[in-house]
Amino acid sequence: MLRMRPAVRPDVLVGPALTRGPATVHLVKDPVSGARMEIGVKEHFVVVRLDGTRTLAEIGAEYAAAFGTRLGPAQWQQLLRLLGGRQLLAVPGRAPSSPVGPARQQAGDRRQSAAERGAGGNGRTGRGSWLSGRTRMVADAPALMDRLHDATAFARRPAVLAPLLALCAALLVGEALDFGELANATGRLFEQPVALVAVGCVLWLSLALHELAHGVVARAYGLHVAEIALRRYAGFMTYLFCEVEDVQFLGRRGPQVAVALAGVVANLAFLLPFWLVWALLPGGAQAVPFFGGLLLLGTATGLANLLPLPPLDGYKALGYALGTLRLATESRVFARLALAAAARRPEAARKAAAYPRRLRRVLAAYALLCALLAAVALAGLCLLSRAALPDGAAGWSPCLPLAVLAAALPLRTLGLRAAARRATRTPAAAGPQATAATARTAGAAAVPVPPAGPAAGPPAAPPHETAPEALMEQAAPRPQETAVVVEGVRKRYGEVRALDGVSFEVGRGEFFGVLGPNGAGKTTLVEIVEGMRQADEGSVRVLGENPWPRNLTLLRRIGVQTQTSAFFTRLTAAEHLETVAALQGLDRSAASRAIEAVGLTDKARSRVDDLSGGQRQRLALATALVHDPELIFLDEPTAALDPEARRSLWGLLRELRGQGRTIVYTTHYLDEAEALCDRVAIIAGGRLAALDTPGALIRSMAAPARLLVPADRITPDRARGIEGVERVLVEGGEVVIETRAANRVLIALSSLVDLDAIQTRTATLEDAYLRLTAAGSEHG
Ligand SMILES: Nc1ncnc2c1ncn2[C@@H]1O[C@H](COP(=O)(O)OP(=O)(O)OP(=O)(O)O)[C@@H](O)[C@H]1O
Repeated sequence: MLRMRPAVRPDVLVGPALTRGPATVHLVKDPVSGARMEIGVKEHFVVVRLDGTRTLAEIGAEYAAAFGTRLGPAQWQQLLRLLGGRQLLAVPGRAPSSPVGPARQQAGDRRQSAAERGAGGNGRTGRGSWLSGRTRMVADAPALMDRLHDATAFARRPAVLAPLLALCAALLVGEALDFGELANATGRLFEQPVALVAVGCVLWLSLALHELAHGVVARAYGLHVAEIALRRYAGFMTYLFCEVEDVQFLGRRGPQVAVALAGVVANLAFLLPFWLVWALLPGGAQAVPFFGGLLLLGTATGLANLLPLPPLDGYKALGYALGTLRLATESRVFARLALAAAARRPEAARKAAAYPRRLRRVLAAYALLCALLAAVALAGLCLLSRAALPDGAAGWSPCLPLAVLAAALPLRTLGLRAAARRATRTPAAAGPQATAATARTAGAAAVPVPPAGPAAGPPAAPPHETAPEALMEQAAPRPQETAVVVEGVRKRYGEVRALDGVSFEVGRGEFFGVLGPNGAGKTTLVEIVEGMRQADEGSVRVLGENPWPRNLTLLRRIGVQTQTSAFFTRLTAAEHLETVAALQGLDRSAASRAIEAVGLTDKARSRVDDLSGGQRQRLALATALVHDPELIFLDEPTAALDPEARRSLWGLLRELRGQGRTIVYTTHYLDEAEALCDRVAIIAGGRLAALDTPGALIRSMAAPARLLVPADRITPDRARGIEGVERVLVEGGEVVIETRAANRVLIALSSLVDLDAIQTRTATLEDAYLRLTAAGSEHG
């Protein structure tokens, strides 16, 4: 294996180092499917060296020199499986989808992929309801951007750009000097409805130019403009936007910041002719309110975009300049940690100390800045309402800010949240069509990567090889965001301590297993996360929301399948699902999509009573999926199924995961957890006994390999005499030899026994589980 020379597809984008929380990460993007993931520094070291010219052994040697640890076959296998599974490896003999580098070729590929996404019915064109959604305005946005880029080449020349920027600065100074008159004109504008509408239309145009300016500057740096579309909110608000891809992959911060700020410069430049007219207008002219209002409101909307708050341009520019990902979220997390640390919570203090010093300052400063801006905004609203209210009613002035806050909540439910959610979903989550498009374009991985089927158990590390640092834990797809955050959750039932301070996080798109013996607290934990029970202590966030008290918005985003799923047994499978869909306000198509997704179409007309156990489990899954949830809780979905039905359900579960959904999976089947889960949490005695990838848990056990030799071929005493053997047992006609030096013992055995008669068993998750739960129970 180590002689292989695999290569990452040359068109795959690998970004520069960014900080996300305390971690340093690199973004990796498949430009064909649009799928993105984050990798750690060590994986980045390896990925950029997988160029088809170096063997794994050579890269491993460089890795050992850089990090002081060696990569074993299991780690290589896991990394290649991850890359192969995501179609990121090149296929020998097949022309790469781009001759690399040239953004143009990549743009061509992406244009095709965007078209495929659109044709597949999963494109973003026209998505959403009449209240909110987006409509594509330009059939070939990249081509239009090429033309705009060429047409505006003169304006990007320093000889033009520098004076233009100077004029924009002069405009700001001039407006500041004229502020009184401009404010007066703006006040009068609000008394003239026709002029006000005219100003609104001109400002709409200015915002459209703002977006196109982002696209043109991005195009100038070789970036791709995926789409120009109209976005609508709340039924009547619309704006044109330009979707620029891959700014984070540019690598240079200057150009990134320039792309982010281009829109504001366009806004100000757009106002320059109006400023000239304003300067020439006689004081009493009728057009004064129009021009004054336009200048003041246009400048205010432009500059408001510079506020460092998501999703404004100022926030993006700040993130690029600092080289951080999700600055707002991470600073909120850090602020919470810092407050908890200040309240002398040692766990929080430990976590806060893991942040590099510079990052701690950045995140704390940003959190303070946000608090300051919120305070200024609220104070501004108070002043505004005080000015608007008659003198006797000044005491009511705090009502306006409170009303704005209250109005923000229904507005969020009116589609803003849905839009944000759609934007943060990975393209893979767009559905099977997107996945199919990826497979069509990229082909299958040619590197002999083991199939993504049930793992046959990781190969035992040769005795001379030190287990490498947790490379593969980092290689597991690092979620872009957390789907579930559980912190210090405790729950008692009378004297029974069901949960005793459990904390963990589940990443978006992760297949997360919850294991533990009977009575360990799994159901209690999962029910608390689902919002069915209240924790006594601790906090839970699910998809950014608090699940307790009953959160209806959240319920629409999660799907729950329980062991004792209730069915309308006298109905057919299709009728059952249609009823469930109707209860959720969905039409029949939702039911047929769900039934198709779980492969029950040919049983759609069978009565639920007549379905087999496996088919019922599929129906239970369909019931949980009918409203297309982002996060699914599955409670032993394969319980009481025969091995064949179990395996077939595994395939379905993998598909669900492949669609980008997050799955929290409770099971007693260890082989299942090992085969399916990205990470598993083992609960014992109400506590988290372990949390890691199945592979890492198994390795951490350092359990011996077991060699099974037929009892008629060797005596136990003879086996005990072999150097490296730790223990010998006799089990069911086999002599079982336990050793951590499997290679040496096998060589010794080969002179005594035909090697074909020997079976080798390496440690499994079950071994790790048994040891951990035994320890956990003792502890509990
Ligand atoms: N409603 C309840 N009232 C009192 N005790 C309860 C209640 N629910 C659970 N328990 C107790 O809390 C502990 C944890 O139970 P829980 O059902 O969460 O465990 P579990 O890991 O899901 O077990 P299993 O694998 O058997 O389903 C057990 O000791 C159980 O007896």
